Amino acid sequence: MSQPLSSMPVSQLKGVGPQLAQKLSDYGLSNYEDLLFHLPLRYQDRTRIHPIGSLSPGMDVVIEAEVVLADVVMRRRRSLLCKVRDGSGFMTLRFFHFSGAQKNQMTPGAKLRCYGSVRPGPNGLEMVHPEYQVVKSDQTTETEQHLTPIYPLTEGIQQPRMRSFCEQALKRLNPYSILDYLPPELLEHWGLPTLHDSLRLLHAPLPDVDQTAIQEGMHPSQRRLAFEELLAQHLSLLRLRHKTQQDRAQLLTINPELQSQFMTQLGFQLTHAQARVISEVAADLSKGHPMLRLVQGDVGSGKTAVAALAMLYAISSGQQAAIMAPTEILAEQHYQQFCQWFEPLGLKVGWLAGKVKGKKRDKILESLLAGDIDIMVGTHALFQPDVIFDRLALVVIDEQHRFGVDQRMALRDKGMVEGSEQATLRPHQLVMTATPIPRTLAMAAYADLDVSVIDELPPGRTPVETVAISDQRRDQVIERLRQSCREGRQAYWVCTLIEENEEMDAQAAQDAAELLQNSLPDTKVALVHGKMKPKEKAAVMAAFKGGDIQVLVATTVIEVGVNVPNASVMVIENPERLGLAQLHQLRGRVGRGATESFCVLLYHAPLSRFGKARLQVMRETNDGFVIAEKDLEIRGPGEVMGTRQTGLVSMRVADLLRDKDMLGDVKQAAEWIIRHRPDRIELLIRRWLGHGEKYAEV
Ligand SMILES: Nc1ncnc2c1ncn2[C@@H]1O[C@H](COP(=O)(O)OP(=O)(O)OP(=O)(O)O)[C@@H](O)[C@H]1O
Repeated sequence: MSQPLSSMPVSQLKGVGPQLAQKLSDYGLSNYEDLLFHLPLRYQDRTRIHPIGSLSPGMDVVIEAEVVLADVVMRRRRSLLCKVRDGSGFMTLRFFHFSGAQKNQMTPGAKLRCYGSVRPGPNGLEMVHPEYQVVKSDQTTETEQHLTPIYPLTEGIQQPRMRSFCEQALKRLNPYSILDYLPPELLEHWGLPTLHDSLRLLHAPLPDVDQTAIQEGMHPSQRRLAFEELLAQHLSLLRLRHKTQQDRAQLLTINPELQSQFMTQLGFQLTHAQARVISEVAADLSKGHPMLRLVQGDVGSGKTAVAALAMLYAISSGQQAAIMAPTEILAEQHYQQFCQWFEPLGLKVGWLAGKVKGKKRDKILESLLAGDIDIMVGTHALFQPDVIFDRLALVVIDEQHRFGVDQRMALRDKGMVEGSEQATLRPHQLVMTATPIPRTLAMAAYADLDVSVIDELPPGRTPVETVAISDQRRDQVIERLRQSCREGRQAYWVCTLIEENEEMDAQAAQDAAELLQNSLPDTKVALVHGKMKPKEKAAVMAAFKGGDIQVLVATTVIEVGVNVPNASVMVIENPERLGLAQLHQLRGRVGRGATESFCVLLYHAPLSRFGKARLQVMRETNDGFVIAEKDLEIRGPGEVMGTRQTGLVSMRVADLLRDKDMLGDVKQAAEWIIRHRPDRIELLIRRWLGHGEKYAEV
């Protein structure tokens, strides 16, 4: 018998010391099995070498060429330029970060095998930061035998390393080292390949594989894993639902006087959609079982006010409520908003995040336990076991997808004083998500969980006017930005993620900020990116919110939920790299006040057919539900998946829109498992949903 891969820690991998093992495990990769479930985002074909003379911009290829000349130049940026040739032509390799050793490798006559994207440069075609290796003259030059997988990465681990780890894990894969939890009857009935075959194929597909299917996530091996994941999710939701129906919860009603005071504080009328959702929530809260309701609302549809009103039901009934956000920036934003709404009503709002420590933390925990705090706002720090409520009756979870199943359970069991009457009751849960998916799909995907939709925007919003402009016209865009700032507007300038290289992301954002500050000397430009400390990020966000910063250059960290109504211009660089859902989320950061807003999609030409179609959709509609429908229709090969992070749990392989045709089968398979193989339920749930997502302390 082989050793189960789940019992082989990543510290056993070649080239992994304790520090790296910790990093991997923080990323959710603790053992060999985790690595094998860490599936490639897409694939590159490095199985053959292309002559330079046959290349054109936009191609991802392998070349093998000889160094003609390598030199460090100082123009806008210090770079290493290396001119290479093969029998068919010349091209340039460009490096912005490089070591002395690297420069020394590139002596004239040295032979390099490079892999990268071809793009036009000032002196003909070039590759920027290609992956490369020096080929010794006596070495026989074999190309790759299979397609090269490109894995999702975390900070500090580069692609070749991740590939080597997955390769090492793959070597240990056999039908006994990872058990297939789908019983053979089920595989046969639905015509699914085995787990073992699927994993092997997906980590090392041969060049004759159906490349279109595999790039689109539609290969039978991918479908099998998506099926298993959706099944695990379905089973977990059924179990959760079953548990909540057996549990008892506090009956909650609202105090009309408190309600009218609150509405005065709010300063606006609820939209019809908000009012409808509140009445759905109210009905749940009056039932004696814990509510488990998902509220989907388009960006800017006013989910916060709905959450606040739901909390008022708890408070009116003499209970406590909590709201949990996935990031400190968001939690802090909610805290400020809730203080503004609730404190004038004589209610106490508390705040807890990872950065709150020592005496301050002790004091908050004391007041919470004593019942002095009515509303608790925080990040996942609220999950810690010593955070004990006196009488918690409602938990609102914002952007739930970042919380894993373990956290959900921790929340359900959230400590209340033991032995009290309260300890037998479970809190109600309201889950809010800003990633809209069509209602019918939501019902199927969420195991008939209760879903409410806020499908209306507050009045007075002018739709964001969206234009797509080539980055060759960057100067004009900057000029327009200057005018906007003069008119007192604030703007976001978003640098999109280059998924394989976080260093380069931060660098690109820094460069953009410098360039903008130089071009707009009278304007205050600031920068926020994922590599900054939470405290620094919070300070920049606060200054932007307070109007001290006019242009905020950001990586996509600002994506979820930031509310700065005065910001009315957004420029998104390289929008063609993002999925529609993400673009929609980003754009939703503007158009939140009464002023007319603009979004400039500053694309890098030439656009692919899919890229063009996507930007067209963004220009045509501001409706998140329409965008969600379109998302799948125009997805190209290897596109970022739009709904992996939707709703109740984050998914590793499945994509609700892409895989929606499987949902009916999944439901049936779940029933079959429950009836015939209940022993597999827990195993499947653990395998797919066991880890909490890593919390992004953005
Ligand atoms: N009924 C309403 N009338 C007028 N303004 C409203 C109404 N409801 C909410 N707002 C305002 O609209 C803005 C957006 O609301 P909120 O931040 O709750 O959006 P959201 O649904 O959380 O969106 P996102 O997911 O994009 O953060 C806020 O400034 C809020 O005060």
